[in-house]
Amino acid sequence: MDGNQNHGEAEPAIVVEGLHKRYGQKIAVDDVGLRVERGEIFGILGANGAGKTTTVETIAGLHRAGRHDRGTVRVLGLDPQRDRAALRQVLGVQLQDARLHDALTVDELIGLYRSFYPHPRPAAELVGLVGLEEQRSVRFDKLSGGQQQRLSIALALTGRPRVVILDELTTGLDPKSRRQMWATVEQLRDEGSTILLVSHAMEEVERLCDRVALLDAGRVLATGTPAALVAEAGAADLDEAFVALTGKHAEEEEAA
Ligand SMILES: Nc1ncnc2c1ncn2[C@@H]1O[C@H](COP(=O)(O)OP(=O)(O)OP(=O)(O)O)[C@@H](O)[C@H]1O
Repeated sequence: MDGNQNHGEAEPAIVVEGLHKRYGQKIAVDDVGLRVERGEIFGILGANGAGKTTTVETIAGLHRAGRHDRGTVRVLGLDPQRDRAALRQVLGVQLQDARLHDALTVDELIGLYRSFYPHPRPAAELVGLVGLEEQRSVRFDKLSGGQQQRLSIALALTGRPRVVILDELTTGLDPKSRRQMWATVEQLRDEGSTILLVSHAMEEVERLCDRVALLDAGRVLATGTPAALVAEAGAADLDEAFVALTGKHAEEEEAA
């Protein structure tokens, strides 16, 4: 495929074809293909170790391809390896365990990130999106884990990205913060952004995602709307569909 071909606005937000990624002998991603349309909230669902984070980190250009790695990734037509600078301007990424400078305050970190973009969101809007209005002068290392996570989400949104990757958006957040993050994601979609959401929280995926790819052992087992996956599995809900399609239990014990 010629990555220089420009298909204009009709082109999907994210295209992944034949993606393979190994860590040494460990095959983490095994021929993954995804197509995320513009304006969608697209979920990547899977158990621990399914290859979700490796897939989205590759989409974000964070993995250099090794000898056995192959596949094509395009984000708004950009190649994440070749077009790194251009990608930074259109993609916002919140990753698991983001490490930020401990000694900087919320406002200082937001100011730093705002300096990276020509038209950043105002700082007040960013803290409002994630409910950190009261913590603006608090140092990063004095924030709670959930507050640090919410800050990393705000930082991912600083440059008004057209595509946003959120890895474990609400893991570890309290119910109020979780609902606030869900509302923020819906607001981003309403503004026209495309969101790629990694999760193993069925409720979150069922509530937020337009479509979902179910990953297991580095492979895509099924792709579709949450309702279609439930129907395909002959299940009552997404939790049950997950078990039926992967043969694995999701988060809690399952009786019969
Ligand atoms: N840096 C690494 N070195 C070696 N193996 C790795 C590395 N990162 C991930 N793996 C392995 O690759 C596989 C896929 O990991 P990945 O983190 O992509 O899965 P995941 O679906 O995001 O899991 P989780 O839900 O636990 O975050 C796992 O078996 C994991 O142990």
